[in-house]
Formats: sequence, C-alpha cells, structure tokens
Amino acid sequence: MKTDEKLNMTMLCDFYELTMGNGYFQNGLKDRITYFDVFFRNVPDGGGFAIAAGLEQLVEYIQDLHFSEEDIQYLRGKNLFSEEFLEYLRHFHFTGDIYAVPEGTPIFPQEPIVTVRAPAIEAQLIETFTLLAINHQSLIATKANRIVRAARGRTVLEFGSRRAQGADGAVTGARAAYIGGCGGTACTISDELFGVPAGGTMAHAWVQMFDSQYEAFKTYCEIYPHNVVLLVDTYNTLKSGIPDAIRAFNDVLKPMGITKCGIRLDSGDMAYLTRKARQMLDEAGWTECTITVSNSLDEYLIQDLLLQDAKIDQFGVGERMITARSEPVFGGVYKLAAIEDEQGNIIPKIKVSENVGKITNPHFKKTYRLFNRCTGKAIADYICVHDEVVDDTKPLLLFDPNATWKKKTVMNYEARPLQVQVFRKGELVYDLPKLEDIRTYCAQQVDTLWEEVRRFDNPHTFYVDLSPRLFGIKQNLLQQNG
Ligand SMILES: Nc1ncnc2c1ncn2[C@@H]1O[C@H](COP(=O)(O)OP(=O)(O)OP(=O)(O)O)[C@@H](O)[C@H]1O
Ligand SMILES: O=P(O)(O)OC[C@H]1O[C@H](OP(=O)(O)OP(=O)(O)O)[C@H](O)[C@@H]1O
Ligand SMILES: O=C(O)c1cccnc1
Repeated sequence: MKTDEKLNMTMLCDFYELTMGNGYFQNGLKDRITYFDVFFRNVPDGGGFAIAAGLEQLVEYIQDLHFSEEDIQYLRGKNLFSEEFLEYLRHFHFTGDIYAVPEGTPIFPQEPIVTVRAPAIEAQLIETFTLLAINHQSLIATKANRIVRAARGRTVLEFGSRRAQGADGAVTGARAAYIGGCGGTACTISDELFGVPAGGTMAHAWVQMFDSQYEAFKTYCEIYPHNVVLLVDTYNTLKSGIPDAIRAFNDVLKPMGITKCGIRLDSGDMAYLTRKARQMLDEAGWTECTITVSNSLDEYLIQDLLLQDAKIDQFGVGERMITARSEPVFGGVYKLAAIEDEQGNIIPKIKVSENVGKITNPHFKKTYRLFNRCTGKAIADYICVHDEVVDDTKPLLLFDPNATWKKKTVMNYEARPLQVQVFRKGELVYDLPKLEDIRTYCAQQVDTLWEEVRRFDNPHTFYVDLSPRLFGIKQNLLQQNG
C-alpha cells in the first residue's frame, strides 16, 4: 500500500457502534469478551457458491485502528459521549483475535467467513468496515469468477474503473476481479498498489486523432510493435477497420518479423464480426493475431457468443463486472454468537427470527471442509463447536440441520479447517499470501467443487451441516428464546 496517501478508516463506522460503545463503557461491559461471526445468506445471481475476498484490506484497517485528536474533538462536539469514554478512545486499538477464511476460498451461506473475539467495544466498532471490506470484494470476486468461467479458458481483462462506484470500488474491485480469475486490469493504480497486471488496448480517440485510420494504426505499431491491439470499429469494422489493421501489420510488423498482434472490437454483432475478422486475418497470414471484444459483456453474453462460435481470444469486461450489475449486493452480516462470563466461560447467544433462514448459529465455532480422498472433490462443510475435533480416519455422520431425517455417512474423506487465525491478542499472526498465490488458490479450490455446484442456473446446494453438539446447543437456545 502507498502509505503516504493512506486514509485512516477508524471513523468509517456506523454511529450506533460509537453510541453502543459509550453505553458498554458506562455499564461496565467494555472488557466483556464477545464473539461475532461474519456470514452471508444468499449467493448473488443464484449461484452455487461465492468467493471470499477483502481480508487483506480488513487486516490493514485493524492494524491502523486509532482515533486522532480531530476525531475525538468531533465526537465531543456531539454532546453524547462521556469524557471517560473519549479518553478511552484516545488509546483505542485492537486487542482481540480474528479468524478468517483465506481469500480466494469458495464460501457458502451460513458459515462463518470471519470470526472476531474481542472486548465488546472493539468488536462492535469494527462491524461496518469488516462487512464493507468483505462484502465488496467477495461480491466482485464472485462475479468475476462467473465471467471467467463463462470464457472457458480465454483471458478476461477488467475494464471497469470508469464505471465503478467510487475510487475504492475501482481499485479494490480490480484486485477482487483478479482473485476471481481475471487476467489483468486496465486500472493502473491497482497494479501499482497490489500488483494486478495492468494493460490494455487503445480508445477510439486515438484513431480519431489522426487524418486517417491507417495512419493511426501504423503510428501505434511503430511505437509499440510488441504490444499492439488495434481498435477496428471506429468507422466500419469490415470495410476499413480490419483492412487498415492488416495493412499496418504488413507495413510495420512484418518487416520486423513480428507475428503476434491483436485487434479489438467494441460494437456490432460480435459473433458475425469476429468470424469474419478471423477469416480476413487468417487469409492475410495473421493467424496469430488475437481478437479481443468488449461492450457491456457479462457471463451470459460471453456464454452466448461462444455458443454462436464467435472467434474470440480475449474479453474486456467493465461495467457489469465492476458493479456486479445483475445483483450488486453481497449480504454479509455481523452477528453476535457468544460472550464470555467473568470466569471466561463461553456463553452461546442466538438471534431468533420468524424467518428460519435468518436464525443464527450460536457459539464460538470451527468449520471443516470435507474432501473426498479419491476424487479430491469437496463433499460438505461441517460447522462444530470450537473445541470439537473431526477425526477424519473415522466415518462421519452428516445430517441436514433443516431436515434432520436427511442423513449421510461420509468415509474416506479429509477434513480441513476452513478458517485460519489472523490476529492473536491484537497481533497479526497470519502471513498474508501474495495476490498471485491467492488467484491460483482460488482457481484450484473452485475446481474442487462439482460441476453441479458450479453451474449458473439452478446449481445444487452444497451442504453446510452442523455437528450434533452444535445442533443441540442451537435447539436448546431456541427452546429457551423461541
Ligand atoms: N452476437 C451477439 N449475440 C448476443 N449479444 C451480442 C452479440 N453481439 C453483440 N452483443 C451484445 O449486444 C449489445 C449491443 O450493444 P449496443 O446496443 O450498444 O450496440 P452496439 O453495436 O455496440 O452499438 P454502438 O455502436 O452504439 O456501440 C452489447 O451488450 C453486446 O455485447
Ligand atoms: O462496456 P464495458 O463492459 O463497461 O467495457 C468497457 C468499455 O469502456 C470503453 O468504452 P466507453 O464505455 O468509454 O465508451 P463506449 O461505450 O462508447 O465504447 C470500452 O471501449 C468498452 O466499451
Ligand atoms: O484498454 C482498453 O481497451 C480499455 C480500457 C478501459 C476501458 N475500455 C477499454
């Protein structure tokens, strides 16, 4: 991160976190240990899974948590907070534990993505930014992963900065899109900050700036002979765009022995035009010339173009990816799951709702992902109480927590804990992986899901089950509070 320009985000909280914090402080609850879970309830676009992202930005925020004198002055001006509380905020920093699912991991509804164990005021205050960081990047990584899978091995470049919702939407959005599988971005600062490879083609303005299209193409080839993608649709793609591009390639690249080049199409019928373009380029001997297309693309249009046998090597995708336009909300929530009494005993807490899907899973929990040892495929996720250990040398009985008669015994499986510890007593204890490694890990983990879970329409529901002990605790709390 460019530290000289970093804006402190401690005050990016919802005001009620401060009023509750002041209230906990005045009621002697400030040091009461709490457990909060981040989880989500629905996969956007009706998909079978989402991709976790945003942890690195959450870590940076936690490390930098502090109130400045200006912040405290501002809060004093509200005439709501006690002087003792404001004095406490002056020395405020994070002292708790955080567990999280690593970035790039496929995640499913109801399971804890991030778990915070911290004194009440600290845990409460970080709610908003924690959700913001995880919700935004998980949304974009999930959408990008759908688009990348639709492209079936062809490169997808992220082109959306100009239509993103604000600067952070563009910059961290490009990071999330890369985690989801994009090959690079047009967003230069995202490369500078995070190492998302930046690149691109040219705009119509370049072509319009010259007296002729041919001159525009020739000049570009002369300046960047090893990195040429000519935009061929400014005037007429088939009549002049592609012929002028071929002429420029012949006049500039051919004498240099360069065979690699590209064209981009940004309008018109892309199935028809790319088939024609391929034919014209091949006939002219430019068989290695790649064809990039862009223009309000998404996973469904890409799928459709490939079904129409469009001849496309690369997709540029902007607005529909960077805004996750089809369903632009990742509904991660932050819910209290337990508190500790003065002796340090964990007391599970539940949030009851008329809507069964909104009832929370209580307690400090641990989640295992079970993998079939023969196929390597993920079978189910298994949420248990934090001190339960799954012995994967023994068969494990799974049951559907919403339909307990549905049972299945799994054998020959490997149980891997889903979360890692990120902070211990306020100290970072997790080596943040390199972005490149997160992207690779994401692709590998998506591959562990069955095709039926990955498909876009009506995917199978991946099982997220509770251990019998956790299920019993939940039922007891429901009997007491329901
Ligand atoms: N063969 C095709 N099948 C399905 N959709 C296509 C096909 N070719 C293009 N599209 C999509 O159709 C939409 C057409 O966009 P639009 O109405 O802007 O037309 P256009 O040809 O791009 O015109 P303009 O010159 O104004 O950019 C885009 O989202 C594009 O990706
Ligand atoms: O369509 P997107 O998926 O967002 O991809 C990025 C778009 O941004 C650029 O054009 P711009 O939007 O500036 O102008 P245009 O729509 O007139 O081409 C580019 O030519 C793409 O069309
Ligand atoms: O490099 C490109 O072609 C590009 C970049 C941003 C938006 N549209 C296209």
